[in-house]
Amino acid sequence: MTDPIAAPDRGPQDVPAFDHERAEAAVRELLAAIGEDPDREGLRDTPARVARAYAELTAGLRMAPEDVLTTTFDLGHDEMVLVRDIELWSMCEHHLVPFTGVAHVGYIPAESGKITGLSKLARLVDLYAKRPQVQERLTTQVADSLMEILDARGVIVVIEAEHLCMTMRGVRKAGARTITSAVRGLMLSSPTTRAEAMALIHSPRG
Ligand SMILES: Nc1nc2c(ncn2[C@@H]2O[C@H](COP(=O)(O)OP(=O)(O)OP(=O)(O)O)[C@@H](O)[C@H]2O)c(=O)[nH]1
Ligand SMILES: [Zn+2]
Repeated sequence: MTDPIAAPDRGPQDVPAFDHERAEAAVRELLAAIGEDPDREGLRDTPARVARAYAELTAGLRMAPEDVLTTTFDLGHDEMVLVRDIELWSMCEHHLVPFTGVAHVGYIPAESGKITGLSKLARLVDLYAKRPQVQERLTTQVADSLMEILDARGVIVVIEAEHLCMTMRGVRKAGARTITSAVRGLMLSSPTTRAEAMALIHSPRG
């Protein structure tokens, strides 16, 4: 059995173009299955709308991290960079309902000072969030692509999220937050560096 957490990171070359026609037909079918009339006035445009929404919500399937993680070399900064509280919206692959929260992403650049723009860290989170996901894989993918593409000496990614599949249905535990982390390189081998990152993540807001 394949391990769903370690699902291969399919690149955009492995993913066919979004099939609007097929998505619309599927939504029409789903509406019929729940006992609705897909032809009634209020629902007539819904399949097309949902198809467009899903194209947007899964756009990360058709993007590669190299597309967003462009690098710049000229700052000569080789110490920790951390962006915290990056807003996150993703979709749980088990129920196709959202999970939402924040990501904290930090890295220690390569000695060459190979760094990326701050917004690119948020774009990277978005890229992996806009796929059917589990929180663990999302966390891992963000960490691993930073290590690889930036040759970072260390990376920490912490994601705190609320899963609507646990809130609006099923076990119904509003407010329960799931926290996942992925720690790589120096952040793993040096407890002092990791403690510094965690202190920055948890320092008072505002
Ligand atoms: N590990 C992990 N589990 C998740 C994530 N998102 C949703 N789940 C869980 O996936 C599980 C799916 O369990 P199943 O028993 O197959 O499905 P279900 O009958 O709908 O489960 P309930 O939600 O307990 O009603 C549930 O326990 C969800 O809470 C995630 O990001 N990571
Ligand atoms: Zn779910």
